[in-house]
Amino acid sequence: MPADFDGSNPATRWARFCDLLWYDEGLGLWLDVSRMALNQRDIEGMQPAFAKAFAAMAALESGAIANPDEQRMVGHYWLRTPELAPDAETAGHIAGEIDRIEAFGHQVLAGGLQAPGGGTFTDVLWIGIGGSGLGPLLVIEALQAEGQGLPFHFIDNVDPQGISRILGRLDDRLGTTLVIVVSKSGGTPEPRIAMEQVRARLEQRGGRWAGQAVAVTMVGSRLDRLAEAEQWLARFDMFDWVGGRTSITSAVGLLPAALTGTDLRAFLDGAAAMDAATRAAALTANPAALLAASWHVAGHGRGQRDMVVLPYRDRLAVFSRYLQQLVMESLGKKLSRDGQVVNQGIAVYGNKGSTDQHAYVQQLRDGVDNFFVSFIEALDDPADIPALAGERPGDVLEGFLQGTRTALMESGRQSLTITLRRFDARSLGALVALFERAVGLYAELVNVNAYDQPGVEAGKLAAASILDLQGRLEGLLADGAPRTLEALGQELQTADPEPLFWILRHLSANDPAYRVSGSWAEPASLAFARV
Ligand SMILES: O=P(O)(O)OC[C@H]1O[C@H](O)[C@H](O)[C@@H](O)[C@@H]1O
Repeated sequence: MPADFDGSNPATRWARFCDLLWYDEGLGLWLDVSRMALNQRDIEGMQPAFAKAFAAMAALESGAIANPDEQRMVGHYWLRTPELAPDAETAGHIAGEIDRIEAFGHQVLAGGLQAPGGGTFTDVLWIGIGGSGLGPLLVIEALQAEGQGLPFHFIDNVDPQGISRILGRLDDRLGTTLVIVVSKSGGTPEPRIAMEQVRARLEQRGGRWAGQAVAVTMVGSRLDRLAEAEQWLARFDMFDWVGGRTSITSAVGLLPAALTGTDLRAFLDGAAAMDAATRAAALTANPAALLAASWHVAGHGRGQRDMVVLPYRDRLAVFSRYLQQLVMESLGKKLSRDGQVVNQGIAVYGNKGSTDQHAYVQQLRDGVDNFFVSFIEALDDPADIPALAGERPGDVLEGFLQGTRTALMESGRQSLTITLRRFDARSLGALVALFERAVGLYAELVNVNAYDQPGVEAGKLAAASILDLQGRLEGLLADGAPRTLEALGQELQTADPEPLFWILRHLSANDPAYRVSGSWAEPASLAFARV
């Protein structure tokens, strides 16, 4: 039985550390939650809730409609253990897609599949947002060996400056760039618009779109139909029952691995091994349950402490962004599954250690106590970075991690630590699967649907109505007559002049045909005309 959380006594601390430490030899992974406020009383008190959560997870894995709002099954666990899928056809389809992805990667890298104008592909341009962008970015940043496979470039936004920068960088290599357009729904505006920009530029530079374009999307989506009609180079399936934020073990994460010569089977194997470990139906034997329970206690079940992710490995700097979507889009919900207003969630931020120790860790140690730190470290230091003048960078990094962990404890701040024996494709798969399961279990504890995202729709709808308003506004101003915002509002029958101000400020910054009189500091004084 672990002693209660109390940093002041080394003997108690050590006993607690030994009692709570989770380790799996096959995974090469330790989890230490001894410096979280998880006490024996909590562990006992949570048993019934966890028994229900484990049962819910088992039902989810066997194909229950775990996402009732969208009437969908939730099957990311099947992606790394296809035989778990509810029927043989689905299992065969998953396994077949993995084989196809692997073969496609080999063909592109070996030059069997060439750019339409001849020659091997030189680059990959990946267009996708949210889960269709973050997982691939993590795979590339974390796993691509220097100089191995194709260089990757990402467009994960509709920012014209961002698009311009990437197109400028590729420029005369656009004809030999493999463009991968990724959207589960196949209708998200940002990647669709970015794709059209890329396509236009690529064709200007003599490229042939269909011979260079690949789609990753649901069968039958708008994107899928386009790719099929135009006979794009390849299409890969994004299954209906996989959400964007848990799609990294689908083509979304496997294709980047295949195109960089990364061992995608090891990645899947690590995730599958962690899935097996996190099926243990006992709280202290299950690392995902230990995580979920620690988060719950730290934030009083209401997300009152933020998760600060501090990986002590540069290659994992993007992991906090990845977790941001996984955790916040899954848990950040207004309503419980019973329709009660709960406003749940856990805020996630972070970058990497020890770098952040020279930035915001000051506040973590001395400022507002509204967080817990998740340290992540890997033990394998590369052999080509030796000790110089008695200083070995790997030892210094480890020392800084321990130092920060101790300094936090001394001021009563909570932290947990995940230690990987090795940092590789297998351990990244395990790490991702660990957090996926912890999020699923936590959602059961706080009774929210982790697999929908109704809040995202509100912003999308509002954006669509702004673009509609802009269209009508431009139509009105086409007659050349100057109008105040109030007059425009009346003619457009909108009671709110503020969106008109925002639209016209942007339009007039980009189109010299817009003439503005009055003072920008006094919006009501402004009049606009298109001459
Ligand atoms: O892959 P897509 O369908 O284009 O979706 C991309 C992303 O945008 C949506 O708005 C969702 O909130 C995300 O969960 C999703 O990953």
